[in-house]
Amino acid sequence: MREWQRFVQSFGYAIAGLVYTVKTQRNMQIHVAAALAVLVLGWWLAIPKRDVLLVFFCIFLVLAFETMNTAVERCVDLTVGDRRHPLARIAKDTAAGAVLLTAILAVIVGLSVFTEPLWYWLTTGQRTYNMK
Ligand SMILES: Nc1ncnc2c1ncn2[C@@H]1O[C@H](COP(=O)(O)OP(=O)(O)OP(=O)(O)O)[C@@H](O)[C@H]1O
Repeated sequence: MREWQRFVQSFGYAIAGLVYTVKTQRNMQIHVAAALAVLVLGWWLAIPKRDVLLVFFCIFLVLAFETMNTAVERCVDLTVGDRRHPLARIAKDTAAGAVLLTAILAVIVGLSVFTEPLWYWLTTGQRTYNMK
């Protein structure tokens, strides 16, 4: 197989991993729905470009960590099967903790980006709020 074909194939594997995560993980479905809602709100409120980039950064960070969390869960399941083990619990809980940290960051960024434009829209009825 040629180098470029291997490269394209590796993209296919990566997409399959993402599809698996979205299909099987309820939290991932919630993250995706929240991300779409936030992007629509950002477009509707015409938030500045640098804030859009910040929002995109947080969205991709959370989705990436959730995907990695799924990988950890599956590795643990593969290793211990149906057995309960304190290390399995720690591995899953710490991976979930990492996702939680990124979600907290996303909420902080979301609040700092959206509070003023939303308040402006609620108090003036106009959506063209733009920070310097
Ligand atoms: N093999 C295990 N040994 C000990 N504790 C476990 C084990 N598997 C899971 N746990 C504990 O139960 C929690 C929930 O795990 P569970 O397997 O139900 O769901 P999950 O792995 O988070 O996700 P999924 O439902 O996608 O498999 C984990 O965060 C961990 O605290």
